[in-house]
Amino acid sequence: MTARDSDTAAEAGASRAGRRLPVADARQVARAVRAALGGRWWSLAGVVAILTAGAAADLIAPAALGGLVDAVESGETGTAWLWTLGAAMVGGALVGAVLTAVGVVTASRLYETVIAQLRERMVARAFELPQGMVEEAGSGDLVSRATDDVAEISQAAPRIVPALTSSLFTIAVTLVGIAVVDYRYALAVAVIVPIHVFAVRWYLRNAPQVYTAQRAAMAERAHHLLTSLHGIDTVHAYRLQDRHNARIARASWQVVGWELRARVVQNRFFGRLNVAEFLGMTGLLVVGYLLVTNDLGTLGGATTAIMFFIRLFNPINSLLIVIDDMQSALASLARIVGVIDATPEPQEPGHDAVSAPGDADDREDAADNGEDDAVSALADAGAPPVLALRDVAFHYDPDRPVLNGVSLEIGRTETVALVGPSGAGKSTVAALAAGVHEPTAGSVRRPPAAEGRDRDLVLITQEVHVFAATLRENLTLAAPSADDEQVRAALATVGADGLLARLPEGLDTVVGTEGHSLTPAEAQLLALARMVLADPAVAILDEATAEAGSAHAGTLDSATAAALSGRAGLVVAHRLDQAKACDRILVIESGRIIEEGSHTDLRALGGTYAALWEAWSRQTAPR
Ligand SMILES: Nc1ncnc2c1ncn2[C@@H]1O[C@H](COP(=O)(O)OP(=O)(O)OP(=O)(O)O)[C@@H](O)[C@H]1O
Repeated sequence: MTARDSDTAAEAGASRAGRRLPVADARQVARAVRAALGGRWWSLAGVVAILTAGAAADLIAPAALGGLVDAVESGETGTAWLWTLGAAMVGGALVGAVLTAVGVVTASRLYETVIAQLRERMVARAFELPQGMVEEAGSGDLVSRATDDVAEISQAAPRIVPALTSSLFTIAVTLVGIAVVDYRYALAVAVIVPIHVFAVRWYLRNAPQVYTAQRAAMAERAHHLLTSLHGIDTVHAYRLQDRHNARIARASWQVVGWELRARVVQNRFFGRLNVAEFLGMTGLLVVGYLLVTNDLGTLGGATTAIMFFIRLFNPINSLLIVIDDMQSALASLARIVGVIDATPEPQEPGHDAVSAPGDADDREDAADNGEDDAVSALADAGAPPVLALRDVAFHYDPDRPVLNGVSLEIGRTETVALVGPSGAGKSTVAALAAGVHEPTAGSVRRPPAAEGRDRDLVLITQEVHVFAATLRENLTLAAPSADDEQVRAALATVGADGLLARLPEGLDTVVGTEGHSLTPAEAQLLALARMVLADPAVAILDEATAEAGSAHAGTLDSATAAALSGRAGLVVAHRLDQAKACDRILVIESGRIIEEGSHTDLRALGGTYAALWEAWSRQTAPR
């Protein structure tokens, strides 16, 4: 794909409605949380017990205050009783504070562990999902779930658990306490119940959609940011900064808009709660006044009832506030569990894999025996192909078919080149062969699973990533059990032993962004050496050595030939001398294979390939 195409594709990806990764339903969320809690039910019960005891201790102070008022008013109580009541108030407050603190810390530890487990499971699952599914959703969607959504839950969980446990208990005990002082106080307070019920129902009707839309807007913003950063060179090269800035700004304003809507919903909710508090307190004061002036109750009783009611504000509010947190956290949790439970769309029957004939040792033997390419190709004759596409059709956009009726077969030691004009569909064929996408019609047969990979196949594209790690780690990530000798041998195979000698600490040199930076050609040699270590049955190179510059073309071509030796190779050739080196060449135009044969045959044919070759030879001839 050219730089412009990659930008166009990025734009298409950014603008299309794109199927996002799934969002779990309530049952899936409950199941995932139960699984993440594992055997920690006892810890959870301990947290609830500690917080409940803390809430009970907190009720001592207001009850003692009422007693104090009555004692002072009667004027007959000794100072010893007053001291006892004072000590009870202080003791109750201290015990309540300590128990609540212990409960909150224990709860936080428990919930952080559960959240960490969910995040780990989500990331692990994301690596297993088909690349095409993640690409279609946009990597921003996944990143936003692993960051924004996890942060949302982490922030909400420590508030939700104490509120749900201690607040519920405090509310229940306090209401009983008010009724014990005088049932008429309880009746006055009961006025708040319908208002709260109405407020919560209104909130639950309005808040979830706003939070879900807010999270989706955040994911869209992350997607645009990542797309622009990922293609920053292209953005600069084509002066697309303004367009990308505008797109990011639009996505950011969407987030701002949804944030504001969320705040409006919250404020209206809390406004309703304040009305309930106002009406409850007014009722209590009126009832208290009537009871005390008519000698039906004491001033201390009224004080206790009012203190109890004031004490209800916090637990009621924290319970209702956590409904807000819970809505928000549940929206995030549903997005995380959505990835954990995500299943790729079922493959059509034709997409099954077939066993690759021969194993890695056979391939090594073939290479060691020095069989030249032509002989290898002949040896493949009659053997089943290791990679086969039959009548494959594919589209990114249903209105624009990209491939139609593409069939190709590759023998186990054969290299096949794909050539054709820009936009013909070469990279798409490579992506289908590698399993990045599945065809919309036809079938693809790939080699079956190999150690550490779900298919015995490796795809290398232009975008070679050098991880910020040692050279050894960069290579052994493809073959974790490889020792230093094998790593050095792989580097030597692709002619990168010179690179190794130049690095100050050899295999221990840190390369990538935080260490010794590699040139594009060196990065591509690294990718080829990594593939040699992985030793797949099929190697697919999508213009893997196209961008390293013509000065390195010869080195990279020899490295490619060595890396492909003894295995099946599908090479999307940017330079036609890469195609010439392959056993067979397929010419693709407008999504169809129009010519097929060796370099010599196709030149003799005098068709499209011959014309491409003439044009390319003229262009590259020394002047
Ligand atoms: N992710 C995508 N979304 C939408 N359209 C795409 C996407 N990738 C490629 N296309 C379109 O599909 C068609 C074939 O693209 P493809 O990259 O396979 O061609 P190519 O032959 O490899 O081109 P090039 O040599 O320029 O890389 C082009 O029209 C391209 O714009």
